[in-house]
Amino acid sequence: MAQYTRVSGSVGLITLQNPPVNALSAAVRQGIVNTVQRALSEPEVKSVVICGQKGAFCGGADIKEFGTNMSGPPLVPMIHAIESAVKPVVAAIEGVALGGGLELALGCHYRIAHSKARLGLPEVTLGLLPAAGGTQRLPRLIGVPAALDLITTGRHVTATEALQLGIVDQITDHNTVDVAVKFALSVAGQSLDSRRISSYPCPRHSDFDALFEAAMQKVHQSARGAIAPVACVQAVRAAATLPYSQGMEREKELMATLFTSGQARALQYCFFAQRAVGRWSMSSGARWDTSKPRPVHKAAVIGLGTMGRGIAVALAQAGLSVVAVETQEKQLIEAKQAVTGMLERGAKRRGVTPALDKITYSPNIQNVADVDLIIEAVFEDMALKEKVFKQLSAVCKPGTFLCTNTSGLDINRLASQTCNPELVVGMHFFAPAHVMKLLEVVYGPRSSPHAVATAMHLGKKIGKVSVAVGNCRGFVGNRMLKPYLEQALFLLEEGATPEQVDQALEEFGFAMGVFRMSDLSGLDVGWRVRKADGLVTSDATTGQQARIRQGHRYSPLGDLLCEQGRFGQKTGRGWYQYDKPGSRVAKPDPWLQNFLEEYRARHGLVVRRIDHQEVLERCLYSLINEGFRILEDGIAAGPEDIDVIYMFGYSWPRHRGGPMFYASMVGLARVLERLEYYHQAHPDVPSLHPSTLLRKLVANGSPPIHKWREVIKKLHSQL
Ligand SMILES: CC(C)(COP(=O)(O)OP(=O)(O)OC[C@H]1O[C@@H](n2cnc3c(N)ncnc32)[C@H](O)[C@@H]1OP(=O)(O)O)[C@@H](O)C(=O)NCCC(=O)NCCSC(=O)CC(=O)CCCCCCCCCCCCC(=O)O
Ligand SMILES: NC(=O)C1=CN([C@@H]2O[C@H](COP(=O)(O)OP(=O)(O)OC[C@H]3O[C@@H](n4cnc5c(N)ncnc54)[C@H](O)[C@@H]3O)[C@@H](O)[C@H]2O)C=CC1
Repeated sequence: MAQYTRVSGSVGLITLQNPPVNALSAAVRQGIVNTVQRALSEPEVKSVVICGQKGAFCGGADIKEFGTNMSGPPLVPMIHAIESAVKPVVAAIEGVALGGGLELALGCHYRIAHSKARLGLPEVTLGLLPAAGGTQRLPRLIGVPAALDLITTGRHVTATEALQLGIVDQITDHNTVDVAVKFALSVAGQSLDSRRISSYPCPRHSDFDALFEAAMQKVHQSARGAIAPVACVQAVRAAATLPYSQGMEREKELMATLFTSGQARALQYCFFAQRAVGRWSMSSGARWDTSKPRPVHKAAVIGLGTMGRGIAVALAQAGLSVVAVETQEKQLIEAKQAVTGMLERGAKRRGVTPALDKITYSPNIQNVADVDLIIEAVFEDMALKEKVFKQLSAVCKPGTFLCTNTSGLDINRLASQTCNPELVVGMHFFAPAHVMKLLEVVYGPRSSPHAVATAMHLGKKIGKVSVAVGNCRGFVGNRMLKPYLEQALFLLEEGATPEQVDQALEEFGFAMGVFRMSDLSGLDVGWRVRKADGLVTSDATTGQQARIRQGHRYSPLGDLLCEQGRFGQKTGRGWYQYDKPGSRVAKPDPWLQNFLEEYRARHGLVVRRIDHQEVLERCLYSLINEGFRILEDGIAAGPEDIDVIYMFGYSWPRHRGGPMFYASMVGLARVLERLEYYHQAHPDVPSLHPSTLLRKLVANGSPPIHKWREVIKKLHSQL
């Protein structure tokens, strides 16, 4: 709703009231319509101020209403009525003015923002476009290039940038509403002819065709199949080339195609899933709202390789004191240089002072005695990690949380090396650790809720999207990745090429296909793990037996490449060839083609034609099937946890909503049917064997994703 009061005698003050962000629900829209009418009809009122309750102007349309019948007055005529008013209307912007909130402000005649406010049109991130005149008014106000940038990226701008761009007229450090009221008094009675943005001509540009072509190319490249950014460019083009009223028609038309699209549903699901993972629970029943985090002021990182460096940077940038320990002298020197560079570059980008003095470097593990929390990031070697945890437990002050960045080793085994296993959790970062948003917080059977709460809280503090998951081999992300990688190799054995598999996955929306991604991460990483698991044999047998391990189908292709020293980009050769080691441009390699042909001939494999559909179904459905097993095992509390992990840690295309959401969109019965089909064709591949939960869900009529938890609960109670 919206509250109406009269202030300073002649100013009508309209306050939007819908906590926490004063989203434009039906009740708020109705409230605005009523209060604006009232302010305009009261003769004593000479000007109007619109503000939001509790320090937030407006977070835009109420996203929870999308997909419902959306009753209440529509935004476009409501904003039009404000703009057409004969009394000046001033927007007093505190906190946020986003989406429909900013569009409302653009309909006002003046905009005054607090210096800490953030403004933006983030609709594109929800699969939409700013359809309440935003695509038509913003270019008229700030010009086409700047409007294209804001509308196609959805980025928020600070009040200072908004002032520079011309979005707001004034910024203040004082009480914004008081300043706006004073301002409203000062402009009462003045002509508003020059204040109605819809009447502005769109500023000309020397070459609109080239500008829009470049914008379109940019969104096609970065959007990877997302339709909203493309529609945003089309709508801004309409603003630049058509009269306002026709531009509004075009905006409406484009929005109509987006509003009911699967992509918009996926992105809106993603918005709520990202927030839902903060309300974590453990399989023991402990929860986010009953478990208190402990304060962490000083932390340590053990091992300053690829991951340890990024973790130290992330911690220091968030203001924590960090002790960085590395036993290899040369590594320690190199790490210090690298970390310093990372901090300096980050600080330059953010316009702040680099937090160099936050980190002390040491070759000695004894120096971590007084820290509150430790993150171990030494080699992925259980014996080494066990030794380190034993040492840490002996050295640390009581109550220090001991965390590991292992990619998938048993947290419980590490905890058992310490005197206080309840203080041990996994904090699994993703490379590069100071950039990637995801953090898997892994609890073992003995991890305390305080330890999980502390790791989750620290994750938030350092800007990560943290997801609490249970302890199993590979946790959630890497456990699901295994069948995906495996299928890709099987497809090569059966006749596909790396280029073909990657192309199918990139067209689906991944930034990189599985083989390009493996080349980037380094093929030796997985090879080392497979060796430790006893999967890599030097046995030169051929035929089917050579491709069976522990009773299941296995492809040694990755091992064979590593034996040739082909570790990916770092060696200049992997699934692709590169101009030189470290180069990023992947080119098809005729050597690999011959190698695959020889391999197939040696093992009696008959090549067949494999289409994109098969690539996608086998790679993605096997990964999804493992996701269902993870839910079945209680390792992830709900499908949102898995989806957030995949979107933020593995670049799953967001407009597809994460693997579990994607499965729900494809239809669970269809996923089950295809898995059954492929399992029949490949009975020795367990990851293609449909999981019990998937079968149960289909038997229960394929409920929508928000109902899966009920089925999972029932399944758990039957076990
Ligand atoms: C605002 C934030 C920056 C705040 O962040 P933070 O403080 O970190 O808090 P959060 O945890 O994120 O949020 C707290 C809490 O609030 C909930 N929430 C936040 N924003 C919204 C919102 N806009 N709606 C609903 N709920 C919101 C959030 O979920 C949290 O609650 P919890 O989930 O319970 O924990 C940050 O929250 C943020 O960024 N918010 C989103 C801002 C945003 O994206 N706004 C844009 C919304 S879209 C929009 O505004 C578009 C429009 O206005 C146009 C609308 C037109 C619609 C009608 C079109 C009809 C089209 C015709 C189709 C015809 C079809 C046919 O013909 O049939
Ligand atoms: N590289 C990646 O992409 C990811 C790795 N991880 C995990 O992070 C951990 C570290 O991986 P990377 O950084 O890639 O390894 P890395 O090989 O780059 O670095 C490991 C570092 O630990 C140091 N080290 C070894 N023993 C030590 C000890 N006792 N005390 C102090 N330092 C010691 C080594 O000298 C080396 O500098 C592993 O458990 C790995 O599985 C997790 C996510 C992603």
